Amino acid sequence: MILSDKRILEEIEKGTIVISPYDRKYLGTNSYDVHLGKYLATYKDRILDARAHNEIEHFEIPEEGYVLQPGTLYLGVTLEYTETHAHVPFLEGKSSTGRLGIDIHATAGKGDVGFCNTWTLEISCAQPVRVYAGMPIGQLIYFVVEGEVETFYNKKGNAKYNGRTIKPVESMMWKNQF
Ligand SMILES: Nc1ccn([C@H]2C[C@H](O)[C@@H](COP(=O)(O)OP(=O)(O)OP(=O)(O)O)O2)c(=O)n1
Repeated sequence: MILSDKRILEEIEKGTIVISPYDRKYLGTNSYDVHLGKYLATYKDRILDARAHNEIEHFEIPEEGYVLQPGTLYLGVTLEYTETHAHVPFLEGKSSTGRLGIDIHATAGKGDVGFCNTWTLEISCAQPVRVYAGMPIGQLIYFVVEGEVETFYNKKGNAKYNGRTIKPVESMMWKNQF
């Protein structure tokens, strides 16, 4: 089950869903629109190593926008800091971003109950496209979770992406030690 606009509002009032900054006008029928934060990042090395800590370089999107190029993975970040304490949040693209050939996540759209942070976006594009800080980039939808949660993401000792970051965060796969 996906939360409706009214249920999302109730959860916001209860504090079980936090979206900051929040504006009522971005609440859709059953989703909330999130926006592109001003920082992007790319990996320093062209060849990534799934066992290594691959470092990234951050840069700011200038006022006139930034042209994304196909063949490069960009890490972006939502402007919105979110907390979801009782539901499973999912990050989805928007039809309008999809129609520009922009993907905002590479395979990972699901969040965890207890996730408290901005969302890192794994951005790629089909053809060169200029993007702007603050543009609508995706939407959050909220699923009801069945059963009790034993370990909330923000209480998990080894959660990799919890915290409060205003810049995109690189892959922490290296912490899996496989
Ligand atoms: N595009 C995405 C998808 C998810 N997340 C956040 C919300 C999730 O609650 C958190 C962890 O996502 P996963 O469980 O998919 O990631 P891992 O399994 O790699 O990390 P962990 O071991 O910390 O669970 O990252 C994000 O910022 N950007």
